[in-house]
Order: sequence, then structure tokens, then C-alpha cells
Amino acid sequence: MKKEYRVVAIPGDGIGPEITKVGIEVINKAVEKYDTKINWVEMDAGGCAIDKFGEPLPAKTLEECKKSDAVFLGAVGGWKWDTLPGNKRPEKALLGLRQGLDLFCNLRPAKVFEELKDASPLKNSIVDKGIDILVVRELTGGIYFGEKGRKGEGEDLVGYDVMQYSKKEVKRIAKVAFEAAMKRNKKLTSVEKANVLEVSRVWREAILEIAPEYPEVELNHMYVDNAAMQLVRAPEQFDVIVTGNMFGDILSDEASIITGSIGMLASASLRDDNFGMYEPIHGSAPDIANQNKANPIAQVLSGAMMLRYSFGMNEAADDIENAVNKVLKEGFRTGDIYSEGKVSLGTKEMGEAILKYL
Ligand SMILES: NC(=O)C1=CN([C@@H]2O[C@H](COP(=O)(O)OP(=O)(O)OC[C@H]3O[C@@H](n4cnc5c(N)ncnc54)[C@H](O)[C@@H]3O)[C@@H](O)[C@H]2O)C=CC1
Ligand SMILES: CC(C)CC(=O)C(=O)O
Ligand SMILES: [Mg+2]
Repeated sequence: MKKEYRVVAIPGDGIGPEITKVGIEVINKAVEKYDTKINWVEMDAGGCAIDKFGEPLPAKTLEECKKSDAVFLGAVGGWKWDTLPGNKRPEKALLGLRQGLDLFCNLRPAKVFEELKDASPLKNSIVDKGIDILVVRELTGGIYFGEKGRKGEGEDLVGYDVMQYSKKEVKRIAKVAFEAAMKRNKKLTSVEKANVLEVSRVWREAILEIAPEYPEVELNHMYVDNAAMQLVRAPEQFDVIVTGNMFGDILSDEASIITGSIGMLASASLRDDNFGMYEPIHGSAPDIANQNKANPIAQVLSGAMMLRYSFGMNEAADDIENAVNKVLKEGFRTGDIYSEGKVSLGTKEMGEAILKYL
């Protein structure tokens, strides 16, 4: 009997609709071979929802997500909505989805593709040592969700955002990171700023309390400023990085570019069952939106993560990843990963190339 899943697709803004279209086509073809069908439900969130309904995350969108097996999201945001107050901005939709669906764990794998070594801004001598990092980012706490506001007036006006973590929240994400390290090279780096921040000292204490459960994992602690530097100096030293919401956001963008392009990096936002939201790590790239220039590979690889983590379809996920590898091997490139002598493709054409190799 045909297996069926219900997935909410949220294309969002900017390049979101262009790349999710490609992602959906690739996923549909990949699962077909395994007698599986995805029933897609398209919903609005972000700037487009503000335009249509006056709010970034309509209740109906969140409701539909809760009724589904997974969510496949493009990106939200854009210049048009940049002057709106914080709680009315498109990005609020993303935060609302993450919190509303309890997606506390964001996995962001950053791996250099053999074929894209030249696209990395790092020297070949560094890239050749290997870059294969899994950033495990806490996603529903920390400074993005702490108390925020303004007080005072004129020159005394103060803006504030509180960064706080409970031990419970840290331990929950730490467990995922230690488990991931056990399946990889058994090395975990916890990144914080414990030399200055109390929240980071609690973070470190919680990590140290979990560590004895994983004696095989080599654990080290690193301050975030040093981690940012070490990522470009010697990225091969990292296996799994576990960190808070904002540090993980920043470090994963940095990790993406050392592998070639932010247009290549997928992510899975998970809770403690099989449910997840899958989205590229990049934003809506308004500078290249509606020009057929965006790299759809991060979106496509997020689809592979969805098949792997939410549906246990490892073979179909492998098929997608292999198709992407083949396309790169054949020399096909979008603008962000283009180098001399390669074949330059638009978003749509890159999607067609991936479909051909599936
Ligand atoms: N998950 C989400 O929905 C996110 C949304 N945003 C929002 O996106 C908007 C733009 O944010 P930025 O800071 O400019 O970050 P961005 O990630 O959208 O773009 C940064 C740079 O990377 C390029 N880029 C991004 N994705 C690409 C792709 N697939 N192919 C080729 N080039 C790509 C862009 O053209 C731009 O030059 C903002 O409104 C921001 O708040 C930002 C990050 C995540
Ligand atoms: C709008 C931000 C909260 C999203 C972001 O930059 C991210 O999750 O990478
Ligand atoms: Mg980000």
C-alpha cells in the first residue's frame, strides 16, 4: 500500500517560493520510487502573510503545521517589512513556528563538498584537512525568546533583550549533541561566553553535569569569539558544536561560507518525536529574489533531511544527496558557487539537473 505523508509547505518571501518549488519537485520524485506520496498543504507565513492577513503567523498556519507530519519552509523577510515593529515583522513568524511547534533542536550540518573546494574562501591547505561539522543549536530559548523591550526616552532610551537559559533547556539540547557526537567522531565542543556571561556559566555547568553519561565523547569548552576565529583558522578540529540560539545562528552562517556558500546548507529543526521543520539556513535573499539566481541546493538538501529524520526514508534521502553530488561533479553551478570553466545555471535549471540525476 502506498505510504502517504502530509507536509505543510511554507514558501515565504524573497527567494523562498523559487527554491521551495524546486525542493518540492525533487522530494516528490525521490519518494515516488519508494511507493510514497507527499500531500502538500501550502500555507502563508512571513511578509506575504502580513500583506494578506495583517499578521506574520496566522493562527491557521500554525494549526495546519500541528496537524501535519512535517513542515518544509523556504525563508521569510524582506526590505518591504524592515520598518515594522519587532513583533509585527516577518521573522516573528519563524520564531512563532519554532516555539509553537516546540522545535528546540536545530541541526545544521556544514560539510565541504569535494567538488566545491574552490568555492571556499579558505586556502586549499586548510580545506584539504576536511570540514565536516554538525552545529547543534538550541532553538526555542536564549536571547531570541527572552524578555525584550525599551525603557526611558531621548538619549536615555534603552533597548534590551534578555539572554537566559535554564539547566533543563541546556541539558535537553546537550543530550542531542552528545548522542550526535557518539554517532560521529565522538568530539563535542560547547560554545559559550562563560568568561563574561552568567547565562554561559549555567550553560557550562549543565553541560558538565551531562558529560559523565557520555564518557567516550571528548568534550571541550570554547568561548564564542575564539570559536569564530578557530572556524576559519582550523575548521578540521570541530566535529559537533553545541551552542545557544544566537551563537548558533551566527556560527552556522560562518560555517556555511567556509564550505563554499550559504546556498548549500540545509537544516532540521526538531523536537523529541519525529516531527520537524526543514529549511535552509539562509534567509530570503531579497537582493537576488525573483531573478532565477538563487541556489536551491540548501532547500533540496533540507528535503533530504526531512525524509531521513521525519519519515525514516534513508534511501530516498541518499538518492537526493547523490543526485546533488552528481550535478556538482558534472560541473553545474549556480552563481554563488560558480568558478571558471563550470556551467552556470539558474535556480530552475539547477532543479531540472538534480531531477535528471534522481
Ligand atoms: N530562515 C529565515 O527565514 C531567515 C530569514 N532571514 C531574513 O532574510 C532577509 C535577508 O537577510 P540577510 O541577512 O540578507 O541574509 P540572507 O541569508 O538572506 O542573504 C545573505 C547573502 O547570501 C546570499 N544568499 C542567501 N541564500 C542564497 C542562495 N540560496 N543562493 C545564493 N545566494 C544566497 C544573498 O543573496 C545575500 O547576499 C532578512 O529579512 C532576514 O531577516 C534571515 C535569515 C534566516
Ligand atoms: C530571523 C532569524 C531568527 C532566523 C535566522 O537567522 C536563522 O534561524 O538562521
Ligand atoms: Mg541565521
